[in-house]
Amino acid sequence: MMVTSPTQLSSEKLLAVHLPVVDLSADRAEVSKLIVKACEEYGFFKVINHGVPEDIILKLEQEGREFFALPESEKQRAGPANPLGYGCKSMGCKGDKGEIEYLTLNTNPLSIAQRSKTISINEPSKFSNAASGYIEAVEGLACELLELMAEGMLVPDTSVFSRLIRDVDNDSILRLNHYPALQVVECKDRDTAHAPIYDSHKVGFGEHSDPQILTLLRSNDAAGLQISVENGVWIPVPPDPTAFWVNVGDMLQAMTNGRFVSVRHRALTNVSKTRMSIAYLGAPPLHAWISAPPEMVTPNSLSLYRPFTWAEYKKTVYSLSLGDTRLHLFRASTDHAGAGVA
Ligand SMILES: C=C1C[C@]23C[C@@]1(O)CC[C@H]2[C@@]12CC[C@H](O)[C@@](C)(C(=O)O1)[C@H]2[C@@H]3C(=O)O
Ligand SMILES: O=C(O)CCC(=O)C(=O)O
Ligand SMILES: [Fe+2]
Repeated sequence: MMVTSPTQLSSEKLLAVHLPVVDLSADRAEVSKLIVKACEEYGFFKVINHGVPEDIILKLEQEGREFFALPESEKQRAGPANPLGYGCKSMGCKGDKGEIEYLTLNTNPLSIAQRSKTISINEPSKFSNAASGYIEAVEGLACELLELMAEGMLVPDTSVFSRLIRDVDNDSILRLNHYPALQVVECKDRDTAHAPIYDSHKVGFGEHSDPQILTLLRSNDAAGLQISVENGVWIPVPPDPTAFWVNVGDMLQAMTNGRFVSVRHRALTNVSKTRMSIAYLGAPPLHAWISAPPEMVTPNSLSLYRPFTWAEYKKTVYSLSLGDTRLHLFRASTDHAGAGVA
């Protein structure tokens, strides 16, 4: 059903959809089937009863709130984002802009401890402990979800995906995103000969897919996240601070030989509420090879992608704009497709 709603940019279509919800306390076999279905259909689902303690979440949320409330000059001590560190209104190196400020951190404990000194001058260990506690908990949840996915797809080696992010050399990222509350703005680039047209929301984080394996996203009680399953049609994601939203990333699309879809998403600003999201983006070690396990490649579904390393993919990601698609650049040639099939 098509609907119009205030969480919309002028001229765009919104679709009201009941997005999949996975209750992790339910029967394991049922849960794994539900997760696989959600990843095939949307590349996106919500997890409830996830087991991440509330105090761990609230501690990092509080640290994030305190950091973003600092004067700009103090926040700049943790910047510029290169790509790690503090960034404001622009990201990447292709001129992408948005109504956002953010803090991007590598999840390695040493890296967190070092960065924390620039984030909190007076109490770096408070920030560092909050971030490390959060990372440990969400990494555990991400591994559990990846194992359930393997089980649901009947892949015998159930840690085939999870061991990449459990590896001590993983390249995972923790990212805090902060979106200001913004009032209604007149849409200047539209024909306003008859009546002014207003956008009630502005783009905070523009449309993109996450390059990594799996993203676990949590936000405060402010709307803004949207996913797209069809070009130009957006599905608003209702906020739920007690849950995690899970995004399939490009690497999981590649490792499932295209069975799961890497979800395109974006975040808009909210009219009345400041929004803060915390994204854990689980990634493999830089030199890990990305390829689908043999069970995902059959005579009926030949290898879609050539083998490549995460380092190679990441380099491509950073050479492109936020909204660019990248996986098609790693497609197997027609001769190569099917290599490895008995
Ligand atoms: C414009 C860019 C920012 C980004 C790197 C990129 O060149 C394209 C992908 C962007 C993205 C989106 C998901 C994550 O938030 C992120 C950290 C990532 O791995 O890819 C960001 C990058 C970034 O802001 O550094
Ligand atoms: O803030 C959000 O809801 C989206 C954040 C996001 O897409 C990201 O950090 O990659
Ligand atoms: Fe994202």
